[in-house]
Amino acid sequence: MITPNDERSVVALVPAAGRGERLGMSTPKAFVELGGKTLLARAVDGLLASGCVDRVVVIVPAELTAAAAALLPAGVEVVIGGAERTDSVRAGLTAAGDAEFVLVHDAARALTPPQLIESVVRSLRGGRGAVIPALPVVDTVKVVDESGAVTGTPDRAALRAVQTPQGFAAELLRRAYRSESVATDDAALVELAGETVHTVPGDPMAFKITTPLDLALANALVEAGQETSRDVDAVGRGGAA
Ligand SMILES: Nc1ccn([C@@H]2O[C@H](COP(=O)(O)OP(=O)(O)OP(=O)(O)O)[C@@H](O)[C@H]2O)c(=O)n1
Ligand SMILES: C[C@](O)(CO)[C@H](O)COP(=O)(O)O
Repeated sequence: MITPNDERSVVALVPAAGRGERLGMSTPKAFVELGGKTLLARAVDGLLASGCVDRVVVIVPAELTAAAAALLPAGVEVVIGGAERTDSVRAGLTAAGDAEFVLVHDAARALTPPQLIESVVRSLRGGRGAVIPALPVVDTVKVVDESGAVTGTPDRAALRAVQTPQGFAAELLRRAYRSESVATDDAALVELAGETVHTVPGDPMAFKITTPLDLALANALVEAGQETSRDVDAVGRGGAA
């Protein structure tokens, strides 16, 4: 369990300013509803339900700040995002103030179990500077060149698919974000800064809703009342704290 008298604060940033082009709906993805509740509200609910987050800052498109504030619990802060995910996270970091730890959690991972969030925070409080949830890869992954020809086959046993929330000592993430490098996740910026990133076992329920198929799966899970179940053992554990 997390030590109750540990007063070092945890701020969760929820990037939700994407357009959701791969989902292909007219509404920006974070504002799409799943069982009558937006993906954004579900992601925030999970963070609050974990009981280990002190503040939540959501990052949304400029035209949706009022809509976001109206659908979120009192106390959740709303800031305006940018063109790329890293721009949105950078805007959130500015709002994070003097937090000791920062979690970055995609609104698109709307069904993430609170237990996974707690697991990341526990590892941070235990002394890790950068912690990400990871699952084994089930497909064989190929490297291909521009023509589509295969140039390599990485050893699958060493590969992991990583999720959010990704947790960091705030000072470390701020330092990583001083770089202008482009990356598809926050941990990669920390790696580029020369720091070690650790993994904890991920959870299949923390899948990212990216395509219409993902949304259909999420809807089916919510309708079946399965949205908080854990199925980690079925896919194997992805990493060690
Ligand atoms: N400029 C951006 C781009 C993405 N995100 C957020 O980052 C998370 C992960 O991104 P992704 O799932 O790729 O969402 P989109 O960028 O909206 O999707 P797409 O690439 O299909 O347009 C999402 O919660 C998304 O809202 C963001 O805050 N700001
Ligand atoms: C941060 C992330 O969710 C980790 O898997 C992922 O890299 C986000 O990528 P996207 O292209 O913004 O969906």
